[in-house]
Amino acid sequence: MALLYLAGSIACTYAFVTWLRKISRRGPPLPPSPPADPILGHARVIPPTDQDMFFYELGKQYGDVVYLHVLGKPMIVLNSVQAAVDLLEKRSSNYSDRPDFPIFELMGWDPTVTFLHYGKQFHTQRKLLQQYLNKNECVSYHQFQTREARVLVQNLITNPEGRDGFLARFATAIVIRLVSGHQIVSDDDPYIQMAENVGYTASNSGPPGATAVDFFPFLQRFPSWFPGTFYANFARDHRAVVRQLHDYPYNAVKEQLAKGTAKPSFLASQLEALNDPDGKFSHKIEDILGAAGAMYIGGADTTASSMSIFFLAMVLHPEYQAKAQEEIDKVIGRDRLPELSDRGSLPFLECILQESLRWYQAAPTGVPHRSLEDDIYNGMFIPKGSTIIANIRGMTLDEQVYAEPLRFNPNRFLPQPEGNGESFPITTFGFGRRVCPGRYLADASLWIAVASLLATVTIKKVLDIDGREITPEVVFISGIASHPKPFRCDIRPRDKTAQSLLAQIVMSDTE
Ligand code: HEM
Repeated sequence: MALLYLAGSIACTYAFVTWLRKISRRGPPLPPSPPADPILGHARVIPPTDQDMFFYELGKQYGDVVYLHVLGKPMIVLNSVQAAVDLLEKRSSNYSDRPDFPIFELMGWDPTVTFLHYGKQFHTQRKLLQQYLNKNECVSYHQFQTREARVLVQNLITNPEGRDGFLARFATAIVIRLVSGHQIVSDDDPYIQMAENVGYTASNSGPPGATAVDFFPFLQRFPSWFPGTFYANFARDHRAVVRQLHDYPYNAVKEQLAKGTAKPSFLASQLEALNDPDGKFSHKIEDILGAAGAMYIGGADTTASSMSIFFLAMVLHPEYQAKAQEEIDKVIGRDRLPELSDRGSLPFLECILQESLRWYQAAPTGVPHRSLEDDIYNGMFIPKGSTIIANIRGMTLDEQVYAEPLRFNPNRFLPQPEGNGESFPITTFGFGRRVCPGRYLADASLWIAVASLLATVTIKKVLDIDGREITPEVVFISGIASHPKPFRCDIRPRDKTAQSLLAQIVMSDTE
């Protein structure tokens, strides 16, 4: 207890000194900031959930660059694409670090590229991912992404109530196939359970880099009854889940390699390279597992959540669903399903996907960056070591760019007079040297799933016992991936033609 008291006192003294320095410093001013408590700063102002909307409102009041601090730790919130591009892309050598993520470290995600500081190990893992997730390489995954999209549709038709589980299975199957070569063929596949557990853990671990423990790391050593320790205890309790997701595929692929049965995959080729006699192509095990781990944590839940957002939009907007179906029928016809090669000829379907990504995001506040040196931007001082939040949500709600931004309206991207010619969102996958390396994979997974669904099913509101439609609420649950609050919807084949087409296709794929 004495140690805890000492840690608390040191933190408070540090905060006090930093605060004194801040109020007595000269030079360009800090960015605008809401009122703060003397030492605690904005600790009592920043909400534990729905930070995206809180930051957005701050942006409307104080401008697109806002300064906050907690116990002397500076935080800069960016609410416009311009500011994010200017800092995170054009000055990327200063803005590509990450803050510490004590919660994710406690969970066992260390050393995983997503949470690594900017440096050698980050570059090693990032390069490894780049090799497998670059634009050209991703074309070779289209076939299994298409297959998984069709399995998804079949599953949804059979059991619409199982939607969240099937979306998780869809997203997981793609990442697992890429990482370990394993093809998920049944719902009781051990990978599904593992990914589900990890997804639950990641989604319930609070806003990344912005829980009480992130601001006051000493709290992680306090007993569980102490206020602000919830997420640290949650992380500790779920460590085994994260370990298993790293160890299980590694051991499985190692065994398959020994037996000569391994399928081509990220793990298979990296583990094989370890046998390279001059070590030219090999990496350390911890980096191989770190990169694999980054694909699980980065790829599964975000993709599933983006699909949930699409479903929510479709339940609420049957008119756009019908318009996309009309386009599909006209361009593709009714005797085959859309393929990724059809993408360029289905412009309205593209608008639906892009509007789903703009309307709500799976990662609304992205993953925080950190500045390495003092900087001045538009006459404002940005202190070294600032946590930089690129508030993607704020950018997609920017009224200067999007008219009536809270409204789901895929027509907005169409040229006038049908729309406003607004631009597709460019913020979904983050910025600069930390931009999501899985963006090409994710983009293709989402497109083929959306296209396969709209070609074959109708998504509708469910009815209550009195036959009245139930309209789902538009409410989100925050975590590293943000999800719509669970909602029900009815998913039915559009007609007999769609039903028989789907049946044929899945049969021939699994033969
Ligand atoms: C719709 C799906 C996805 C969304 C919305 C998404 C979004 C993001 C965002 C916003 C970031 C933070 C970027 C930044 O710091 O500026 C990120 C990072 C990352 N994403 Fe994704 N992502 C998705 C899918 C994927 C997939 C499929 C993979 C891999 C298979 C992946 C792997 C990663 C990794 C490894 C990082 C960390 C990069 C780093 O720290 O350098 N993501 N993603």
